[in-house]
Amino acid sequence: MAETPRLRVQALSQIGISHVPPQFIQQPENRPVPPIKSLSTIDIPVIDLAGIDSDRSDEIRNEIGRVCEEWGAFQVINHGVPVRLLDDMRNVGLTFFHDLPMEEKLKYACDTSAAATEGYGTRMLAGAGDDAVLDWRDYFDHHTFPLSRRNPSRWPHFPPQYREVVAEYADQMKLLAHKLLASISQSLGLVASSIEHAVGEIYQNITLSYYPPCPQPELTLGLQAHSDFGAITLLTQDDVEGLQVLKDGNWIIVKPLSHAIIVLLSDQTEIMTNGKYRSAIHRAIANSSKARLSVATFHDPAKPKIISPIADLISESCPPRYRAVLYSDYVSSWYTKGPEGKRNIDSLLL
Ligand SMILES: O=C(O)CCC(=O)C(=O)O
Ligand SMILES: [Fe+2]
Repeated sequence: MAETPRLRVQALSQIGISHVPPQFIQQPENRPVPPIKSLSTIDIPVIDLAGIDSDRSDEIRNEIGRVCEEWGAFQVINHGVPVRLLDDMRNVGLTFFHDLPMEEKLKYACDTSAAATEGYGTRMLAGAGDDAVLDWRDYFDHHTFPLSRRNPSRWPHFPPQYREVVAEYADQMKLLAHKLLASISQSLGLVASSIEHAVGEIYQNITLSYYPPCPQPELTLGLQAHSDFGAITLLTQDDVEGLQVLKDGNWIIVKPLSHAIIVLLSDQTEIMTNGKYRSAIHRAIANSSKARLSVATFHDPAKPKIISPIADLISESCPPRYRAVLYSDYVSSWYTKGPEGKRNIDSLLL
C-alpha cells in the first residue's frame, strides 16, 4: 500500500515548514557541528586512474593501498565511466524528484514492511523502533545485478530515458568496481581476483538519495553516520556539498569534484582484508537552501555467502581478527539494530 504524501521529506520541505518535526531532530552529540577549522583544509585523497592498465599500474596500486589503509575512502578521476553518463544519471534523477507530482512518485513506493526493497522511500531502517530518529532524505532504490533480480518495470517511467540510463550506469559502475577490487587485492599482495572471488557473484543496488532543503539543518542529518555493509560503494554527488567522512575522529567534508567518483570501502571488505583496510564511516548533512542528489552504487555479496578474512592474509603472526559471518545475518542485524558507528562489524571482532 502506498504511503501518504506527508511521509515524504520532500513534501514536508515543499509546504514550507519553519521547524523540522521532532522525529528528525538528532541527539545533540550527533548533530552536525562545523568542522574544526584547522582540519577543514584536509580533503579526501584523489587518485588519477589514467594508465591503470599500463605504465602507471604499480604506482597507482601502491597509492590505492595507502589511501585504503589511511582513509577507506577516496575519489577517482579518469575512471573510464563516460562523463556524459554521469550527467545523464544526475539529470534523470533530478527530473524524477522535481518534475513528477508526488502522487505519481508514490506509485513507486517501496514496501515499508521489509528492509531494502526496491522503489521510492524515505525510511531506511524499516525494522528499527518507532523512536528511531529519521533522516532528512527521500530515496529511490534499484536492484540492478544479477540480472535475475532486475525488473525495470518497477523503475521510474519518467523521464522516458530513465530506465535506459540506469541500466548503462549499472554496467559502467560494475566494470569500475571490478577494476578497483582487482587493484585493492593486488595492493595487499594478493592475486587480482582474490576479493571478487571471496565476494562471489556481485549483487548491485543503486540508490538515488534526494535531500530537500531543510529549515533547520543544524538539528538534523540527511543520512545518519554509518559504514556501508557490502563490499565497495561507488558514489557520485552533484555540486551541492553534503557528504562527510570520519577521519581520526573528525568529520571531513568531501568537496564536490566535477565528474569524480567517490570510493567507499564497506564492512565486508574490512572483514575480508582482516582489518588491514577499514570501512569508511560517513554521513550526509542537510542544508537550508539547495536540494542535493547523490547516487550510491553498492556492490555486495549474495545473501547466502559466508564472509571471512581471506586465507592468504592469515598466518601465525597474523591471526584472524573477525569471525566468519553469513552475509544475510549481517544485513538483517544492520537494518534492525541500525548502523550506529561500527557496532555491527565490531560485534564480529575476535
Ligand atoms: O548522499 C551521500 O552523499 C551519501 C549516501 C550514502 O552514504 C548511502 O546511500 O549509503
Ligand atoms: Fe553510505
